[in-house]
Amino acid sequence: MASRRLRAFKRWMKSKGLEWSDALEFVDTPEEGVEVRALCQLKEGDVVAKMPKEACLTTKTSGARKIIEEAGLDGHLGLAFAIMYERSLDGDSPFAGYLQLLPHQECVPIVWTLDEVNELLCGTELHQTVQEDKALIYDDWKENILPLLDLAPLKLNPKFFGVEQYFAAKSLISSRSFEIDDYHGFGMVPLADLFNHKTGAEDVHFTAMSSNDESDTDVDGCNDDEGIVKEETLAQNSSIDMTVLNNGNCNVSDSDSSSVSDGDTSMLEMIMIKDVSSGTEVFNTYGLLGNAALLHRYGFTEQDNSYDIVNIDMELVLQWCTSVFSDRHSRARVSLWRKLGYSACGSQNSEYFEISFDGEPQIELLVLLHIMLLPDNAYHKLDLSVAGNCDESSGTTFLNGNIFPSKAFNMSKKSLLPKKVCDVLSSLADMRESLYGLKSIEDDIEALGRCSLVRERKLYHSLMLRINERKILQRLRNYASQPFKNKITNHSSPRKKLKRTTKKTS
Ligand SMILES: C[S@@+](CC[C@H](N)C(=O)[O-])C[C@H]1O[C@@H](n2cnc3c(N)ncnc32)[C@H](O)[C@@H]1O
Repeated sequence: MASRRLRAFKRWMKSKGLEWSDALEFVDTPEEGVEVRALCQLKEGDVVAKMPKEACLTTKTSGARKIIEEAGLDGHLGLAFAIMYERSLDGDSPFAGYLQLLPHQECVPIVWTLDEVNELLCGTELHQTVQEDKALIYDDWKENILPLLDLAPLKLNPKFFGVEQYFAAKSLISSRSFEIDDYHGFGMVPLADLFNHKTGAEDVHFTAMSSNDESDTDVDGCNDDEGIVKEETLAQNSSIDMTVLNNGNCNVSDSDSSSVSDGDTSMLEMIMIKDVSSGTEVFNTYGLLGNAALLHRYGFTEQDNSYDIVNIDMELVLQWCTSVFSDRHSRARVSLWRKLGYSACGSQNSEYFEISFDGEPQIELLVLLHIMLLPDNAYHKLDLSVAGNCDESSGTTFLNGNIFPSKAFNMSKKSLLPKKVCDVLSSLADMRESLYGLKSIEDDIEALGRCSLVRERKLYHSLMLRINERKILQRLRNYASQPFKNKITNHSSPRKKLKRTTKKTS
């Protein structure tokens, strides 16, 4: 039987014109929250839910719209204010039936204490990012929300607009907001936000019909900055039937006549993208994300996530170089590497190199190490050839019979993986590993074995993140120890990475 809060939510959905298939069951568990299951077989193309945009909580639909516009609160800041405002109205909010189903906050690292962040995320791809996020979110609140509390005519109750409430609202936006359209921007979409995530194996897609271009924007998951956004052309002039047949069979949208909607721009839809059998959970996808990004935005990780990566900061590479050569040598070699047209990921003052799930380093890192290790005479020859004799038309420079293309293609294995370079890769793996502190990966694995996912959620997911990152570093060492078994691929693949905002300091 549905929980009381789910029953209240369903009543609210009906009153707001949301429609959903009777083939969907919403299951509420105290430990894991709500999940969506199929009560009977669902077919690819079935529209299983429709949500009017007006029923979504956005800066345009909130009672706080005027305050938000007058205060110039844009984007997520405005949406966070809208959530806090509607929460402050309690039962009087038109969104009360929806809000009562939401957790107070999602357990994403921005709502962990700074001590927890420093202890649990130390050395991981998330550590510095979350430290910075927390500071920025606090500043946003202080600059933009706090002054509104002093404006008497607004009569805002400080209890609902404090910094803790702001962080809670931000965690909900991070974990369950969708991009609706140009008018509404990002918003909270009731019902669509009940589907859990499965990487690369989703069953259902969220689809927003854009009111501007009349094409459907299909957004895989919430908070799309790194989600996949695809364009799909849906069939026109179809209708939706969301009734249950009296014989007990579930009827979703009748796929004979209508598996897609009629292009109504006021509605959002959830459409099945594959068949799902009765009794199984129906998953959405929030994007092809590694564990750092999943934990950052959604507060969970996956065990074998092939989208995981580890980054090696340029700073770490320079640290290694200056431990062997002079500062001058390091600077000159990096400068030549840049002159040859290479760059790392990130921006100039926060550069890093990716190590893929398989332990394969970015080719730009291999070229840089190669240049750092060149004997002085070879370096000078190459530097001169870049200055004067570089074959501009082909973008290549010749060195001792090796070719350094300006772009990372066609690298020969032998030219990039001599033993010297492999040894440096191993050293870099060790240096990167030391950022995790004194505990070994075996200690972490043991700790994960003892850890309860339900009672120690933060510890569980941070251990999962650390262990998987450390396994990648192990694979990097394997890669470095067997250079001629490795194939070098160009890493400009569309893999998703966690966006780094600034440089790591640790
Ligand atoms: C959009 S909500 C999904 C519905 C959510 N389960 C609820 O109770 O309302 C996103 C949140 O659900 C949880 N979640 C989604 N997919 C998950 C997964 N594969 N493993 C663990 N938690 C997941 C996370 O807490 C995430 O922040």
